[in-house]
Amino acid sequence: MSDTLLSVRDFTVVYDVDPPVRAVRNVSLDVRRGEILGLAGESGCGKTTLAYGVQRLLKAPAVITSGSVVFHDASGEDIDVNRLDADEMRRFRWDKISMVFQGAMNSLNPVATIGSQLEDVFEVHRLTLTRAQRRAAVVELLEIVKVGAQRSRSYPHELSGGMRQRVMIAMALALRPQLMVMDEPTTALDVLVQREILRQISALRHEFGFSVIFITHDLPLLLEISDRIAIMRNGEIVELDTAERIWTDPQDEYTKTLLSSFPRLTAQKGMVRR
Ligand SMILES: Nc1ncnc2c1ncn2[C@@H]1O[C@H](COP(=O)(O)OP(=O)(O)OP(=O)(O)O)[C@@H](O)[C@H]1O
Repeated sequence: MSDTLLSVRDFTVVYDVDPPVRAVRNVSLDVRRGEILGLAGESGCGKTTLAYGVQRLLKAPAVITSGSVVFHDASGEDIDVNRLDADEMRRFRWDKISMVFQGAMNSLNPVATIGSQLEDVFEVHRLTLTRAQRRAAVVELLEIVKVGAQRSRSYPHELSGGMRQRVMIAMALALRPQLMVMDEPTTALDVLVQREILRQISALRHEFGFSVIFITHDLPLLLEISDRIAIMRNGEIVELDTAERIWTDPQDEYTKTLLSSFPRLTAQKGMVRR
């Protein structure tokens, strides 16, 4: 099995407005199997456009003007994402890649229990499962993300923000994808809850072997959780290296500027273990 899970080559996205915005410019990168790849950079540098673009989640006026995205499936098959039709793409998105959005916890249905919402994922995507098997899978998921199976009958408003975000992570984990894309998944939460969830994401990827693309403008946080970090500026990746080297020996001037803009980096290293 190849070490690389996702290969992105020469990927360019333009927002076709007047004047056009070249949000992602000729980006090439590999996501390795089992790694947490951090995507850092100031607001507007193109992080979200890149992460959505590789999954074909962008809508007009966004246009992908160049590039290829190949997913090296665990089965050994190489999937050229550009060639998938709409149906295949939908399946691919749930089965192979899943997504946790910023503020995703607010997108839960307020009038359905979290158990039934998790069950829905299996009902739609795992047609062969019986009802009992779906329920068992939901119980297992709620335990895995440490919400607890007893919460299955709770409604979203009965849970804290952190708990609801864990439910969203459970949902993203449900079909055991090989890649999880997390766009500022913990930004809306207080720091302790954020740390606890990050620690858990890191533990889960060791347990299940999925890779993570983790997007945030919070570089100190990325230094703690990521194996490697890509620094984006103006639609381009200006540096991509291990978290260790980005911190101790940054090569690009912009990376250095970015690092120096976070005073807490001079303080003690945080609590998240990679
Ligand atoms: N629908 C759109 N129409 C025109 N320009 C857009 C659109 N969406 C994003 N952009 C522009 O594309 C560039 C990249 O935006 P993007 O949201 O990908 O950056 P980001 O790094 O994810 O920022 P943030 O951290 O604020 O989410 C920005 O200049 C933004 O203004």
